[in-house]
Amino acid sequence: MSTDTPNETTDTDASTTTDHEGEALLRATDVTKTFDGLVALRDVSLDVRRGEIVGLIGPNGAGKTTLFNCISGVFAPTEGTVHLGDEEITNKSAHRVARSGLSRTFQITRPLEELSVLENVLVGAHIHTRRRGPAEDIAREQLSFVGLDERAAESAGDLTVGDQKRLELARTLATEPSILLLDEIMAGLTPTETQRMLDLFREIRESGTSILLIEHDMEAIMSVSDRVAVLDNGEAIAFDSPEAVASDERVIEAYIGGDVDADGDDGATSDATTTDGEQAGGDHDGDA
Ligand SMILES: Nc1ncnc2c1ncn2[C@@H]1O[C@H](COP(=O)(O)OP(=O)(O)OP(=O)(O)O)[C@@H](O)[C@H]1O
Repeated sequence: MSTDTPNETTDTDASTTTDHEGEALLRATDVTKTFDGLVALRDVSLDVRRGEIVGLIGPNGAGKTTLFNCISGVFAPTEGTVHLGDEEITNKSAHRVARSGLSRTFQITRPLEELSVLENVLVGAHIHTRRRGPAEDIAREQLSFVGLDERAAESAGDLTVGDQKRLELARTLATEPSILLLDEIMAGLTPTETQRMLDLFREIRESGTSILLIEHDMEAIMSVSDRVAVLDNGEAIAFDSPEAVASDERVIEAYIGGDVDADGDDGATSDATTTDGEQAGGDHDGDA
């Protein structure tokens, strides 16, 4: 989003350096994605700095999930580039992108119900190590962080929706990412659970990890984001502070009179369906 030019970063290790506020950790440049002639994204640019929370909003069908898919290796962009630190990750497989330090959730959360809570998080921890001991240490640490440590042995299928969302966050954090992409992880949460999730996001930011967040709950996203990016009909129409975005005329128009900063009613219809459907990542470079 053209209103904020990303800093040129020369950092060499995106996965371990977390204390350089102001540097762009993730940078998508002029990303275009077409599906059989339908332009889902057109020349979209976006950056996320180290230790920053960026909210990504827009009406239904604006292209938010498609942008996540292009960044995280589920889809190859038709045009444009994606960098994580100084590594170009355009066209890398989802698995390779995750190993480089970018981890994401999906719009429809599906824990592996036949596995225990701990085993679900181990799936994330095993991305870096095959050894059970170190992986279990990481998994238990993240379960403790999200407040599910006492439920480690329970079947994941027995968790409430709110607990499943925190399990998903723990699984994602167990990959030890430098940046998290969260796709409507607060959908379906009670107000208390939403506040708890926002507090976790703030703690994650404190630790130096960046977050890019798709959310329809305007009050939540405006309260937690350092900057907010707005997509409309596949195009980036604003990228600025929450206050500036909330009063931007193009943004207000995109929401057709919706009140983007008030009470969580964004004027757009939200549904919980996903257009890409699967959690499985694509493998565009065949080297996963
Ligand atoms: N795999 C796909 N094949 C064909 N078209 C797709 C595919 N994925 C997305 N699209 C189309 O791309 C456009 C953007 O969809 P996308 O899901 O990215 O929007 P969104 O902003 O995430 O919407 P929502 O808020 O409803 O989740 C839509 O027109 C959608 O139908």
